Amino acid sequence: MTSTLVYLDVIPAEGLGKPQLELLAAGRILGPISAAVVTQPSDAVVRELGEHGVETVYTPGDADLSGYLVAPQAAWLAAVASAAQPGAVVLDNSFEGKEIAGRLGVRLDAGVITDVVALEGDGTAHKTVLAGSYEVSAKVTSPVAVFAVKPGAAEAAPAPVAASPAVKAIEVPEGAFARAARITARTDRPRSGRPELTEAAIVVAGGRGTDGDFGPIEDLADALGAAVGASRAATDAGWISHDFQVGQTGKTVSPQLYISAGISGAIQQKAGMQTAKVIVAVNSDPESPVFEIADFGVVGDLFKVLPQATEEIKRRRA
Ligand SMILES: Cc1cc2nc3c(=O)[nH]c(=O)nc-3n(C[C@H](O)[C@H](O)[C@H](O)COP(=O)(O)OP(=O)(O)OC[C@H]3O[C@@H](n4cnc5c(N)ncnc54)[C@H](O)[C@@H]3O)c2cc1C
Repeated sequence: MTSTLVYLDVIPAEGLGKPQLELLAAGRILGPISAAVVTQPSDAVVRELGEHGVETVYTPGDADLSGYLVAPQAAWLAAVASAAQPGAVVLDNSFEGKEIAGRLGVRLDAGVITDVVALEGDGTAHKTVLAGSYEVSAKVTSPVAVFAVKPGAAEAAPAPVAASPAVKAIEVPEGAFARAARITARTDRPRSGRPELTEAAIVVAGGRGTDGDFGPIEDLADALGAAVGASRAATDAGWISHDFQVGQTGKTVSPQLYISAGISGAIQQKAGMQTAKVIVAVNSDPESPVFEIADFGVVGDLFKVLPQATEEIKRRRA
């Protein structure tokens, strides 16, 4: 069992969300966990962290690290690691998370594994490489290991035994802000009212087969309370923003249900959705490779199949 420090760079106003809870669960696979949180957490958040097994919560005191890009965050996390002496550090696999992981690896002389899709208690990390064509296992040989973990690597469940975390402030090292890039303004993306793509329990995704009309995709998503996703063919065509792209160069999703419509299931699309619990594919071509990964397939025109599904779901929910 390795004591593990979980880094949480975002605490949503409404409390811990699926991404944070999955990271805590991933940390618990390795051993007892503490958490380094970039903003001062509320009492409710500290309680929630305890319910998910966090024994100590480290904060940067009065410093506000959320207003900076990664360099001061990495410097502070290294200071926390010096104090907490963990055997492993777990971060999310976002662009920022991976950069912090790299910087931390240099500072701690620690081995770094990114793109982790599963962890084992002995520190073995599993990742899929070359757009999901191969699965590899890797293990860090240095005393400290840093893991950047993808969504869906662990189930967001409370710890079997809750903890009452102590909250400790660790100062941001002197000079960490000296040459740091500060965020001067943020503009919130307009909210669609649909769940966030990477957090949604259900995703309805459309591809080139939509021919630019995402209406049936959005209608079905709204009937199911789902998020909308897209293939790169659809985002490259400008039919929908790149924020919705699922795949190797888009977002990784791991919902309970992924409905793929008018998508051929190329290996790069698969890389972002193959860990979905159930995959339903709607495609007019019975030979489409998407049916090889689908649990349930419908050969048909999405403009006929999806509206029927939407109507039936609405009727049953009425
Ligand atoms: C380096 C690299 C990175 C990439 N990253 C990504 C990525 O992150 N995500 C991603 O998705 N792709 C990515 N791609 C692109 C990927 O290789 C495919 O080109 C892309 O996924 C194809 O999108 P598509 O399935 O929508 O289009 P197509 O492959 O053209 O498939 C369209 C499908 O729609 C079906 N269809 C057509 N009309 C209908 C209809 N009316 N009803 C039902 N079905 C219909 C067709 O039978 C077909 O199977 C990447 C490629 C490269 C080289």
